[in-house]
Amino acid sequence: MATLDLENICKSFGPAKVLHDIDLAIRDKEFVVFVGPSGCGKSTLLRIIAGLEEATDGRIVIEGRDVSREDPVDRGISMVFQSYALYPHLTVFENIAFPLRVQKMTQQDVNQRVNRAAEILQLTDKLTLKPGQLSGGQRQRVAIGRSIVREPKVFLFDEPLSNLDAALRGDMRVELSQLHRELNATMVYVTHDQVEAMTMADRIVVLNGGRVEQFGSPMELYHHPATKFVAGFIGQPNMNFVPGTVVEANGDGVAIDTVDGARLVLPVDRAGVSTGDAVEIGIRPEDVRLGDGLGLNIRVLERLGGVSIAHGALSDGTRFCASLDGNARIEEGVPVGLTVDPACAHVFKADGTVLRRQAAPALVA
Ligand SMILES: Nc1ncnc2c1ncn2[C@@H]1O[C@H](COP(=O)(O)OP(=O)(O)OP(=O)(O)O)[C@@H](O)[C@H]1O
Repeated sequence: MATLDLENICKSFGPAKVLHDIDLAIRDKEFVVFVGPSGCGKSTLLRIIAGLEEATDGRIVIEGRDVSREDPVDRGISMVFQSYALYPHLTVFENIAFPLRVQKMTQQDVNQRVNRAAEILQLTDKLTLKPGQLSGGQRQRVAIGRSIVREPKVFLFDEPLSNLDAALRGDMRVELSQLHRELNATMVYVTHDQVEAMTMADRIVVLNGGRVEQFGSPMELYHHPATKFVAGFIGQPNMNFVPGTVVEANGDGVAIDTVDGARLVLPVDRAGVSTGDAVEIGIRPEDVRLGDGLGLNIRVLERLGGVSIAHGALSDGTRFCASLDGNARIEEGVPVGLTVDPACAHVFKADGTVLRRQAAPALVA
């Protein structure tokens, strides 16, 4: 298996530049997920790796070899599409075997590889069926089987689960993670679903407007988002953003006045802000508890059992969501006070970048 380096990849369609200097070093055996909103360029980037689209500039290097000018079949990659792209008139066996037939592999080798792939994907008893006789999840597994038999250096997946219902998507996420472990392969996976990214990735690339916002492990992105965009994209329910004004910035941290006259003193690096600056405080729904601080008017309460999700607004109208204990005595229409955990709050400057967290949380409000 293989390393995959993207070096300064740029892509324009006519006058429209859709990818800007993408530089990524993907490690051997890594499961990397490209995530971002519709139109951010993730599929285009994957297609450039596959050789289905040509970069306007930059290099694709697989296992140290520049493949930028090579045809897709010569790159040692294999791609699984959202649409499955199965042949309806062929059996499951022949669908999986298809790329091997093209390579004119011997029947014995074909049997061996197809049976092995079917075993891994639990399709052994389905090999004689046609795609029309399979469920959506089984069809997707056939498409993955066709990818496995080629024994590629790098697997590419383009939103492979988006045609499946929610329950099946959950099952397939687990299966794909297991498959990654079993094959010990380098995999690049495109999705717009942050839950897929968080649950499957070793590292996540967050793309925004054709640029890399951040590249890091799921928990790095969750705890240390570099920008407001990443902070808002990763984590569910979404992070809250509350407006504030810097009233003091010193070596101990930054004091911010916010809604309802509440003052938060946060252990973040003061570099880059001055007294009077407008900022936004990023607060995850799970980083508050009932107590003094912000006042939340609860409009909708979702009781999930272990936790209750309270959706509503602060007194200035800022939307806010709190994830509270399932047994908390809270009700729709009844205001509650929320205490923010200062060690977990983030501060974003007007340009959307974060103030770095101090190494050790030093202050409380
Ligand atoms: N063949 C093309 N010609 C012109 N513009 C294109 C072409 N393919 C993609 N684009 C544009 O490039 C940008 C990135 O598209 P891309 O499909 O890579 O986004 P994406 O992040 O995969 O979105 P989605 O999640 O909706 O598939 C979009 O603005 C899109 O309109």
